[in-house]
Amino acid sequence: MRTPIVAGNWKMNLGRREALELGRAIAEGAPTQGVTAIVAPVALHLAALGEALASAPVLLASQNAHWAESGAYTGELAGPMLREVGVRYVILGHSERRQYFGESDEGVNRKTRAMLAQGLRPIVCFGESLEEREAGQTQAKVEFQVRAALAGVGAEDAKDVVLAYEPIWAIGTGKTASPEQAQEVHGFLRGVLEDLYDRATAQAMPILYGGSVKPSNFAELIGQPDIDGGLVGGASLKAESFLELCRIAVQQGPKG
Ligand SMILES: O=C(CO)COP(=O)(O)O
Repeated sequence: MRTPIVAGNWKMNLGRREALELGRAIAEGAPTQGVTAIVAPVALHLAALGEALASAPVLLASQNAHWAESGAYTGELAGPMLREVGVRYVILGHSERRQYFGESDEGVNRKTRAMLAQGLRPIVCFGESLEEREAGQTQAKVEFQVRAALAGVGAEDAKDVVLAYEPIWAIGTGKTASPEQAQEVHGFLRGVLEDLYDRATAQAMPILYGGSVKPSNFAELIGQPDIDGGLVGGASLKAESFLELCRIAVQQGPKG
């Protein structure tokens, strides 16, 4: 069974006080079952949020991590350090990191394997650009990225991986993929996962949609058979809209 997931990617937003206020408001209002609610603040606030959310039904994600457990990597953060402050998930390969920080498919794969080995659950992001969509290359692009990210990951570990389809043209633009467009990609990917592993593994792996998700379009998106939740930017920065997304996810119920 795939429990719905609502993951808020706060990106490089919110000062310490704002981040704690938002975290506390979400902790108070989050449903206690039927959804996995996750928030990903900037790294600087992870420890404080880890304490604030310690007994709340809200899990903590980092927006990135290095693959090594420690070492001479100036400016980076290691999985064991993240775990220590309560982090459970790590977002990897977000298109903003691929675009602005040179994150490669090879690097995403290395980090995916490292996080799994270190007891953290990767949220692996991928998606096509507008040019790729218009050239009919959407499926080829996402299949390539997903296979690259999961290279060397066995079926047992794969069940701990969360995939997040984020069409680049839909991120922060207000342009959401239609539920049909998103389902087409998610359904296709479920087939890729079945080919890569087996039916039970493919059915166990959550595939989130991201890109201008908000309360007004989420019910239709998560109503699709292979859309298991949302990776949400802008609409996750207000407690009210994030909690509304959580309630919509609970109403939808588990799948698979
Ligand atoms: O990039 C995203 C989440 O990781 C999506 O951002 P928006 O929800 O702001 O479009």
